[in-house]
Amino acid sequence: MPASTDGVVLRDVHRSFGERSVIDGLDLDVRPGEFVCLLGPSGCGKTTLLRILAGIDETDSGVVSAPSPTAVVFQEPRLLPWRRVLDNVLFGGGAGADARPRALAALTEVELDGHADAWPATLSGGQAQRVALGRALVREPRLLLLDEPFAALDALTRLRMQDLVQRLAARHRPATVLVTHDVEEAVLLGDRVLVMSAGRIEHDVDTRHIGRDPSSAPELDRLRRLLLAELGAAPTTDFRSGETKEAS
Ligand SMILES: Nc1ncnc2c1ncn2[C@@H]1O[C@H](COP(=O)(O)OP(=O)(O)OP(=O)(O)O)[C@@H](O)[C@H]1O
Repeated sequence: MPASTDGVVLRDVHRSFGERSVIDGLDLDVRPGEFVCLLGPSGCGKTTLLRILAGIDETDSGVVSAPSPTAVVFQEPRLLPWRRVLDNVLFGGGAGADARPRALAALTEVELDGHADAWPATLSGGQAQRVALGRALVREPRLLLLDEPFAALDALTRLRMQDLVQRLAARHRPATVLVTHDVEEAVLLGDRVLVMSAGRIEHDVDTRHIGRDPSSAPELDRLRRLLLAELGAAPTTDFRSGETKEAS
């Protein structure tokens, strides 16, 4: 895969497993510094797309150009249990005289000062996921791939992690692709929300103007309905009135 000096460019990408076409003529652009969220029904090819972007899966045809270095954070932290926290972060950053200070700085960034010598088994789920984020950041990625990184966390930890990822992405400005099943999370974190279906991007919605403040509620609600309907989630709930009705 050619390393792009710009952002991500995918053109007419195809990938099949046996008879099953999973990525089917997919086009995608992600500019440097842009944060896109990828939604789609289970099995539509989101993880396969991320694996292609990470260079760990191949395509059958099409153009794939992505910046490097790339870092991936998965749903589960995937830490090495026999290595302390700092060593797990060092594992992401490679060697070099400045590896240790950079790993310590990454731990500070993910708000884990004082945990450098801890064992992974002693961490909470949220802390472990922050170590995984630190291990990704220490690579100074120009492409950050996040595959449902908050899915296993409780609601409060999830909000804190969303906030942290948003701040870190704004500071480091990698091109970021976040896979999620949570429409609200996608709308609030993404500059754009992409809805994937049957191996292609079917919708590409600019959500930069939508924030967490109350004035955004109607627009957020409208988008939530549109996206849920696209995801085949029916009936949908009217979040303001609490009414339930069929999705059109
Ligand atoms: N290595 C593989 N060999 C065979 N089939 C595969 C392989 N990887 C993925 N698939 C199939 O490709 C399809 C898409 O999988 P993928 O994991 O990309 O979907 P997804 O959109 O990420 O789903 P989910 O939201 O459930 O995680 C599935 O039917 C899956 O079984």
